[in-house]
Amino acid sequence: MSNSPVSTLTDLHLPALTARSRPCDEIDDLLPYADPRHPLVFLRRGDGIVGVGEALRLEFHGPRRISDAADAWRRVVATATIDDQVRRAGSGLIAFGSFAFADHSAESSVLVVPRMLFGRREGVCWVTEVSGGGGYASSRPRPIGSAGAVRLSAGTPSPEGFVAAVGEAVDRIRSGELSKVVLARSLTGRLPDTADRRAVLASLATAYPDTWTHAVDGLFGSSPETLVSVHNRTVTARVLAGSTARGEDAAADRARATALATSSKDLGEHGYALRSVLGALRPFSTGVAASEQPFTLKLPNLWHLASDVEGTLAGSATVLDLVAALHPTAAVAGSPREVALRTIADLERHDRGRYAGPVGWVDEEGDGDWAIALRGAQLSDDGMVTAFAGAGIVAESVPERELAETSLKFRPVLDALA
Ligand SMILES: C=C(O[C@@H]1C=C(C(=O)O)C=C[C@H]1O)C(=O)O
Repeated sequence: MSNSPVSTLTDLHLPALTARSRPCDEIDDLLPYADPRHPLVFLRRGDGIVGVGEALRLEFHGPRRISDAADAWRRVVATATIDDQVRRAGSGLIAFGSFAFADHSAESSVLVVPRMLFGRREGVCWVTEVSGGGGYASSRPRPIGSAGAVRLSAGTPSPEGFVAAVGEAVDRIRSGELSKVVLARSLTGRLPDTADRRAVLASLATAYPDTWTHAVDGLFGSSPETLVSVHNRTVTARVLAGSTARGEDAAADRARATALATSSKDLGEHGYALRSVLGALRPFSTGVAASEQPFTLKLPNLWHLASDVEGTLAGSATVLDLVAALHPTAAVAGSPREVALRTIADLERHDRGRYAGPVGWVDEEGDGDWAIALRGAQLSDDGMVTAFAGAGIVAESVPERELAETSLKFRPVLDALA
């Protein structure tokens, strides 16, 4: 918000970076390599990348924050020297990134190139060192300490305020103003000064192994939703929308999943999200398609309706260009997009910060993995924790049920901080 997009880019001082990636001995657990106070992490099923230190940090604001970052990254790559003897997804020159949800958010959006990076994929481990920028990084693993217990209390809107906002949204949807809007509420608390922030990530990664456990510039969580991945010109996304609680026993659980898979309310809600992703990806890729019917995705706390999307990248777009085109999808904003965004600003009355924004990494080829920042929280340097959870509202939504859905979506972060 404070910088105009043009001056942000032209004023950027971009050093010529050198990145060297080398295979290394097996690393069982990447998290001990992360910085206890400033972890930079993107992991799933134990594979992924952990960065240490900051060789380069770029900040972006305003409506062009993602396309500015895409352009800045092209400039960083153009002057970089890269010696990559690993050639896996996540080796070479990497920037981690996290973007604010809203165009006029007070929260900054960032790209961070770590000074050192530890990676692991399919049994291959590596270390990347970056020189030419700033920063210092410890290359030693350090035992993970404790995070200390944190109690989160109601933030904005309050649970009652959320129920009222959903009621108002349903009225607006029934009057034809829009078809779907995703409304969220927050919880807040404070992490002790001595907390080892990696303990929170370790707990999330253990409890939610199939999600993207991430930490970038204080934003952390375990997101089940892939905004977009690009690897060797294959474009994939996992769209989630439509949710229900897990059942008490196996039979009730199956019944829940079946009810979700056949619910016209949830299928409708899902359809908006899927169409928004297909529409945003088509100009950049060929053969973009999803399976005909969504499937039910089982998480420890919830069932979701899910669709996997795949296509082939055409042209020279990078994953950041796709992120710029996709964000915000109807899974986290609504439909039509502009009306939904105005409705969110009007009814939530709270800056989402980076919640529901893109979080992930990009490499020198423009490949990378980007999740939607869900099921997590923003942690400030002074320990303030702000967690968010939301739910897609359509004409058939019942406000109290949507409140219950947000409570289930807070579970990962509440349990990890308990
Ligand atoms: C908005 C959130 O989740 C999104 C909304 C969903 C829904 O309304 O069913 C499901 C998955 C996500 O796309 C959240 O977790 O905060």
